[in-house]
Amino acid sequence: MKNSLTIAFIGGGNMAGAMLGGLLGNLCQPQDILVVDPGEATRAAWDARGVVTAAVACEALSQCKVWIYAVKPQVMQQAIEATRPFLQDDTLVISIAAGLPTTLLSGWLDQAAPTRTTRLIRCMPNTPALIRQGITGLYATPGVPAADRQRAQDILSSVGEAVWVDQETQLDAVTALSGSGPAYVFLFIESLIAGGISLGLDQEQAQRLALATLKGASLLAAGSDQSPARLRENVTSPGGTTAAALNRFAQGDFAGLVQAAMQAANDRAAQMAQESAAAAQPAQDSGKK
Ligand SMILES: NC(=O)C1=CN([C@@H]2O[C@H](COP(=O)(O)OP(=O)(O)OC[C@H]3O[C@@H](n4cnc5c(N)ncnc54)[C@H](O)[C@@H]3O)[C@@H](O)[C@H]2O)C=CC1
Ligand SMILES: O=C(O)[C@@H]1CCC=N1
Repeated sequence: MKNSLTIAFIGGGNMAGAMLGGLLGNLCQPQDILVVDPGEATRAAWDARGVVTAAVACEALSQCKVWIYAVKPQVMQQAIEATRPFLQDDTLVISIAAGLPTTLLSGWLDQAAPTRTTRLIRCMPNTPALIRQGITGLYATPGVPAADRQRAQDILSSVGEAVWVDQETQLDAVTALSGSGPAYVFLFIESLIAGGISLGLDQEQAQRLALATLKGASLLAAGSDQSPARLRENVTSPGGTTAAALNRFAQGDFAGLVQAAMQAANDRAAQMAQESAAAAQPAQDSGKK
């Protein structure tokens, strides 16, 4: 691994896979990427793309300038403790885990080396990263050098847009909006398809109509100087079909339901942080340092 940007993914599942497409041939070559994942099938999929893999933490980690922790929050402490013996003073660490605050992550990262302050950036990407249409919220802990902030931005920008937040709590809001958001959109697509079928369309027709409508409306809103509310009004003829449907949405408090769902996601992120702190094991000195 001699390229200038060497990246290790600790956890090579869905999100790491989604990010890979943007990185390869853009910021890195396959041989510049190391994936540490205990899953044999997962590693085989990465091996097939020419990426270097390991089942457990290994010396090759110490050569990687950027580490991206992409494991489930519940196994984060274990993953950090296994890998941190290979952490260098100038390693840039990025966590994509929902909920886990940087105070908890820093505590685990620096436990075996109290004089070290790991350069830590927490971020929240989303799965459209797979087709380089993602959006990621980023938060840098104090003291992360500007060059490392830029490096993180370059990595996440390779799979879509990047938005910095000043306060870490805003990342839970980002999670509730764009991190989990693709699932809300897929649910809406599923519902449109089911509705179309119930009104007499076949599956293929309903799916094509639903997908093209979502895509067209999104592109229209993104490229328009009119607000989404104004664009909605443009579709809604007085006394017409859209008004009939929107009235029905309002009766069910659609906006309130979306708000409540996002609040639940936001609250769950905070709760996951508490659960991880409560479940944290006493310090394991795995330290090389
Ligand atoms: N899926 C999504 O839409 C998003 C997920 N995230 C966050 O990304 C993280 C990963 O999520 P997914 O990729 O969906 O999960 P996933 O389950 O697909 O991938 C996690 C991977 O970690 C591996 N793993 C388990 N223990 C490990 C260890 N000790 N060391 C190294 N690897 C280990 C598993 O074998 C698995 O391949 C989570 O923390 C999640 O909150 C963030 C944004 C969006
Ligand atoms: O559901 C989750 O917890 C993760 C975070 C955002 C999307 N998936």
